[in-house]
Amino acid sequence: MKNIPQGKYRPYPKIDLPNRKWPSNRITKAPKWCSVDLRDGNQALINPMDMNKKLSLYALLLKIGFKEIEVGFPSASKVEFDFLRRLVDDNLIPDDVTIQVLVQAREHLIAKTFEALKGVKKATVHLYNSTSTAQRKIVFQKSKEEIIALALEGVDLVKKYEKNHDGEIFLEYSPESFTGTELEFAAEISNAVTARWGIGEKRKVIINLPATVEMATPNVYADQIEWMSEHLHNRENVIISTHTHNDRGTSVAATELALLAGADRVEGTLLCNGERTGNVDIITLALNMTTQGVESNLDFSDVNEVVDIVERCTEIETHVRHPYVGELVYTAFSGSHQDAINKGLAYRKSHTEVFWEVPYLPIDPEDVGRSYESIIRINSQSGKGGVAYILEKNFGYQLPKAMHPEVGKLVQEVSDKKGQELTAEELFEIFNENYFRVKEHISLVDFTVSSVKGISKCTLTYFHDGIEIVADGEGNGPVDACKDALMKEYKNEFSINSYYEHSLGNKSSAKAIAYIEIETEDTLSCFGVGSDNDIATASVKALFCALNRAFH
Ligand SMILES: CC(=O)SCCNC(=O)CCNC(=O)[C@H](O)C(C)(C)COP(=O)(O)OP(=O)(O)OC[C@H]1O[C@@H](n2cnc3c(N)ncnc32)[C@H](O)[C@@H]1OP(=O)(O)O
Ligand SMILES: CC(C)C(=O)C(=O)O
Ligand SMILES: [Mg+2]
Repeated sequence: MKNIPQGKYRPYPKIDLPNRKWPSNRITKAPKWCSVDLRDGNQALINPMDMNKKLSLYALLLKIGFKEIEVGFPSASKVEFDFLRRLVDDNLIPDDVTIQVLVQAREHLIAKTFEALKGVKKATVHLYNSTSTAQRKIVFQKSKEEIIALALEGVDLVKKYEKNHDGEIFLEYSPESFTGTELEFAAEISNAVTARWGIGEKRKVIINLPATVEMATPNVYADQIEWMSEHLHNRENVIISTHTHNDRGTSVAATELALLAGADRVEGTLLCNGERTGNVDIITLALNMTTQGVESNLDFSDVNEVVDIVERCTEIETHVRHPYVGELVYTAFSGSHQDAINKGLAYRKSHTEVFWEVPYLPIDPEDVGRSYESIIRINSQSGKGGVAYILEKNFGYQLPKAMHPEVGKLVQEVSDKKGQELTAEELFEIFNENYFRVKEHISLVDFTVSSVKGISKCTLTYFHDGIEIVADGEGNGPVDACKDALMKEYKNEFSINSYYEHSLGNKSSAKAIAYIEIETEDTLSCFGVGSDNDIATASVKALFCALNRAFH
């Protein structure tokens, strides 16, 4: 690449593990799962979750079957503290579930953490400090000995507060930024921590080895896990946990290879939410196991519900091609795929084989609450992507992406009422009704525009609540000039957010279609659509349409 100086980046060092065993292993059982949605996921959100969102996500995690849930960093903020208290006070922690809390090795934070934990029967206190070469040098400016001393100070503090806690406390220790740490040092500090804690059969310790930043290919992470597994003292009482982030896009692979390499436990989130590119997606990991005939111990039989709740809580949309759950992953567009899948499904119907063997479908969609769709079909479960697809494929309207949610919602309202599938024609009717037959308080009579030296001047004739108005305006294009003409009427009550146009139909009779997005005090975004032989008039019609829709 241009302008990147030599030496700015360098290869990740090789791991010396000549007799590595993991490449020949297989995943034959599920790991212990721990959801960190409410902590790592939450800390990475633009709008961190409020109490209601946290409660709804927590209920979902229980329903899925998580037995370990990191509920937050209770010493960090009031909302995190209050959430844990709410779980305790409302008796929302089932006996077979262990609540986990994250904390740094600092006394006031540990004290506050134990205050939040009062009344919790089983809790994992997750203590972390950064151990990487970069953090030691740049952030902490501490020697290896001082970094170990910090970790041990944390352990001592947890032990001190554990004494007065009425309930069972488990220790999890993370040499944070493990993938940037020398393996010898990661093992040394982890061994020092487990020894200081007093590890034993009845006092097992979770050593979490995070790919805080994913820095190398997944086989390297597997090597690191196998190496650590061989160098951790009291290995039989250590639960090796993974916690991968997805910086290189291979967190799923890294976690799976780490399981081959001996990891016992996996931390991750639903749908990959988390810092930067996210934490590893537990849905993908679990369903990958399902497709290999391995019981995952997590219930993803209704992925639509999972996606719905996670999207509402995180305010993050799921990619349409997200493994197993994306809107389009059970849809075949191409004829040959449709043909092979249809034949595969027909074969299954006429045979009694249990083994799932349908071309192009790695999992039976019904096992995750979905169905195979050979073409996009529109019903109340359909998303905006499907609606936009039908409008384009069947009628030629290429809706701008920002308009998809608005139109999706209009369609959803009708399909929810109808309770069954909508035909393409019905969908088009909804579109026409809302954009081409909108009730008008303002209607266009005439629009003329001329352009001199890049300045557009227009004369606009229109009816507003039955009164004819003629107004002049100018701007840097027809839409801008028209907006200027309307401003005398609308003051500063709206602004134009976006504009998009395309032609529709074949050359001789092609029409121009324009889409305009306006913003008013009441609506962040409202679209209008206009169609005309002339592009400038189509744009003005789109603007009038948006005004009629926004100020109805
Ligand atoms: C990879 C991860 O996801 S780690 C988890 C990260 N999550 C979060 O940080 C979310 C919640 N955190 C917070 O709200 C805040 O950081 C708090 C409340 C925990 C602490 O707040 P503050 O003390 O005000 O600020 P801040 O976090 O910047 O403190 C930095 C100090 O803590 C020290 N520190 C950082 N991590 C640790 C640690 N694990 N153990 C001990 N000390 C630590 C730093 O060295 C620094 O010390 P200095 O002040 O002497 O330079
Ligand atoms: C706190 C630690 C485990 C973390 O989130 C990370 O390293 O990514
Ligand atoms: Mg993390």
